Parts: sequence; C-alpha cells; structure tokens
Amino acid sequence: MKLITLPSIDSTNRYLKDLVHSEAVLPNYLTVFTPVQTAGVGQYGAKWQSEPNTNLTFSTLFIPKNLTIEKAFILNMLVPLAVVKVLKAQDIAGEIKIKWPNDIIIERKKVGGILIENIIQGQQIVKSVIGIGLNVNQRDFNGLPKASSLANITGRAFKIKKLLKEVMNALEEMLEGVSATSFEQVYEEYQEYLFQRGKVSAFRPKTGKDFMGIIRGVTPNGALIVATETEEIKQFQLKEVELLY
Ligand SMILES: O=C(O)CCCC[C@@H]1SC[C@@H]2NC(=O)N[C@@H]21
Repeated sequence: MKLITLPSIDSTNRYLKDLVHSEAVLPNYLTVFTPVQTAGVGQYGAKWQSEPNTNLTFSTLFIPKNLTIEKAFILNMLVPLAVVKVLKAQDIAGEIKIKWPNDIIIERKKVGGILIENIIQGQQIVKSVIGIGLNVNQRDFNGLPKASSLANITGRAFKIKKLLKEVMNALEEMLEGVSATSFEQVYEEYQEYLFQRGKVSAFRPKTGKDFMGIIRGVTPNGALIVATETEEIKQFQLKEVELLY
C-alpha cells in the first residue's frame, strides 16, 4: 500500500484526481494524506473544514476490476463500513451509525464524511477517488452543532497516523471484496448501521416542504426508502432529499 504524505494541500481529492488525469501509472489503493487541508471539499459542493494537525484527511485511489455504474452504490456502503469497523475496534462507548448515504455518526453527531468521485468510461467505473475526513482530535466545532470528534466523544486523544493505517487496511480489505457474491452481505450490514432506521425523521426535499417519515432502508442502488405520515412509501435518489434528524 503506497502512501504519499503532503505537509499541506488544498484538497487531497483534488490532488489525487489530478494525478489520475495526469496518466501516470498509479498503484491500486494509493493514498494521499495531509495533516493540513486548506480547502477540503464535501458532498454537494460543500466545504469540509478540518483543524490543522488534528484530524484525518486523506484520499485513496481504488481501481475496480469490473464495476458498472449501476452498482456504484456498493462503494457508498463499503467505505463507511470500513471506517465503522476501525472505529468499533477503538473501544468507543457511543453508538456508531452510518447516515445515508455515507456520513459517520457517533452518538448522533457527525464525526466523519466521505466524498467518492468516480471516473467513468462507458458503463464502467474505471477509477474511484475515495476521500475521507474523520474528526479525530479536534475539540471545538464552533458554528457546527451537529459535528463532533472521536476525542470529544471519548475524552481521549488518538494517534492520527495509527488510525490512518488502520483505515487504509480496512478499506483495502473491504474493497477487495467488491463482487456480485458479496453484495447481499454488504447490503444487509449497511442497513444494520443505517442511522434513524425505523425511527421518525425529518426530511428536506430539494423542492417542496420539509416532511416527516420513517426510514425503512435503502434500495440496492442506494435510494432511501421512507414511509411518510400518510403511510405512503417513497424512494429518494441521492441528492433528492436531505435527512435533517
Ligand atoms: O461532505 C462530506 O461529508 C464529505 C467530506 C469529505 C472530506 C474529505 S477530507 C479528505 C478528502 N479531500 C477533500 O477535499 N474531501 C475529502
């Protein structure tokens, strides 16, 4: 597993995507890590803020053997599951969950975010840049009431580089298993960890009014299944709705 450590960079996803497009021959699972990310990118074009020298911000290249775009959601399941696996080994008392599609939640607070950017040729995902931001030792989250860190939740500090190696290993192990045969197991496991599953939640659709509903699960291609107040079952594709709480 190859690791590039940069003292500071705007965004590890941006850096790795540029490397991919430079046509250089890159090894599978090449990882770019920085302790100081100055312009981190989040989902839906949001910013990802991370205090310098405090957290985990890195991107890993995944070169799938045969992954079609219809099956792309498997990456949104495997990557957070890999992070959860590492967190579960850290002796953290709080409940660890995955908020659809791939936020890492502990004790109802967001401690990690994942940004997966796929490079597609025809119907195939030929490369995937998997960016992970994990709030590790940051203590203050001014203006971000829904965010927290491992240190805030557990009251102790973590070794960033050790955690990085553990997540890299877990990612490689999980991603090696991308195949049709393992899909069911991954799908079940993802839904087991799904934040607010079976509970009443508030949703904000892209258009229209906020509404309440109960998350029933996800479809195999990643749509969120919600039972609304009128008991009508609705499916929402990625970006169509935001889960508020
Ligand atoms: O919005 C989210 O929840 C996703 C956040 C992803 C942040 C990580 S930090 C490392 C990598 N580089 C980036 O610019 N973004 C991702």
